[in-house]
Amino acid sequence: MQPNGSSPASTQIVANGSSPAIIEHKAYARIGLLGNPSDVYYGRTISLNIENFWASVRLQPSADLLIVPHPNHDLVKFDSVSQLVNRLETEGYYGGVRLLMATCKVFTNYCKEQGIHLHNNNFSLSYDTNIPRQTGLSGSSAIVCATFSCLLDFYKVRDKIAVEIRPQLILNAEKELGIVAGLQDRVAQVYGGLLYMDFNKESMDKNGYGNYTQLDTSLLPPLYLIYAENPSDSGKVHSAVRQRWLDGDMFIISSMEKVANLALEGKKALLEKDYSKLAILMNQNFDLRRQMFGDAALGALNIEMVEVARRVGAASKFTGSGGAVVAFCPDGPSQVELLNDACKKAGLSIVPVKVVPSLLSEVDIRAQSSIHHPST
Ligand SMILES: Nc1ncnc2c1ncn2[C@@H]1O[C@H](COP(=O)(O)OP(=O)(O)O)[C@@H](O)[C@H]1O
Ligand SMILES: O=C(O)[C@H]1O[C@H](OP(=O)(O)O)[C@H](O)[C@@H](O)[C@@H]1O
Ligand SMILES: [Mg+2]
Repeated sequence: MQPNGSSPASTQIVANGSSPAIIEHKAYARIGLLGNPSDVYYGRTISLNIENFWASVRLQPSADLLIVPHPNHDLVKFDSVSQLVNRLETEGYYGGVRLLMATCKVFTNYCKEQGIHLHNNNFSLSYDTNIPRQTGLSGSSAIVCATFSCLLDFYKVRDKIAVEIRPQLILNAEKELGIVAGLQDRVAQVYGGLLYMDFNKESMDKNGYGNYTQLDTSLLPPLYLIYAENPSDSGKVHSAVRQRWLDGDMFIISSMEKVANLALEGKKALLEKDYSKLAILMNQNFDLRRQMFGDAALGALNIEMVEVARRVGAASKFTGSGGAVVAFCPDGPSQVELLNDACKKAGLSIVPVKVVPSLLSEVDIRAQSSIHHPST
């Protein structure tokens, strides 16, 4: 599946004559613009969904319940043992099948707990994705989010599961697999558009979700996405810092607070269209991440991606935990040209960011606050 130039629909439901409907949903890659990874630590972030890349999941009613392995991402047949080893060393052991399975489990258990009736019909689930693999563009949660949407429609329970709590359930599917991750990806992918998120502890403890504000996407200046074939395991990158935070490490705790404040300041900068301020905040965001995680955990290529952009004066930071970088050129088109050249020379891919508008349907909006939200 290749990204196309047109604006892809977020939802597609195909009814095939009198036979049961096939359901398909897309979820888009997300860019953490400011504040990440403080979302993992009761912080704040500003994130957006991008049309450039997406994952899609297809649910087809069937006699047996089938999770279909992806022919490439879940490869189990190889030409040789060296191809197998090379594959494991570059992409790791896992593809998307485990994400689909975990989503089914979390979804079903949640419905059971909440007394939401699910019919007994079976289905086949398959997926595809063009989100560069494990590059901090939330390829993992895009697969989970699209699966979750298919299940909502298959069981016709979209009106029974409030929008605010869906991101937590989507996160729980990854937690189920031992992946350390935060809510920002899932919130961005459920809501679409440009979002300011505040995950303060009080609100998280009381409601099980944060305060999410949709911002006008036209507030954004032109942004660029830089990425490389450089998969890194987000869960692994996060686990050491998470442990230090849990152990009460004051440096991590205070640095995370500083990162969270960047999102707060960034919201003000965006609303005032103060883009020089935005550039400063983006750079500070990466510098704080670098101090907390250390160069070895971030990886030389990831650091070089940020520096390629900075060498031409662009502001830059990771979109997520590493592998892709979001860049902003405060000096305008001539600087963008320099950035394009520098990326080409460094062998890095660069594309202009296309923002996805809000993805909430009328049913979703009605399901926002009309449902009682127990803590998840
Ligand atoms: N493109 C992909 N295709 C299949 N599975 C994927 C893909 N990307 C991520 N995954 C699955 O999600 C897990 C976590 O990925 P993660 O490191 O969070 O990457 P990302 O930054 O893309 O979210 C992986 O170990 C793998 O099981
Ligand atoms: O470190 C980050 O900025 C993010 O890392 C994860 O996202 P990923 O796309 O898998 O790198 C995590 O899920 C997010 O919550 C973090 O903000
Ligand atoms: Mg992920």
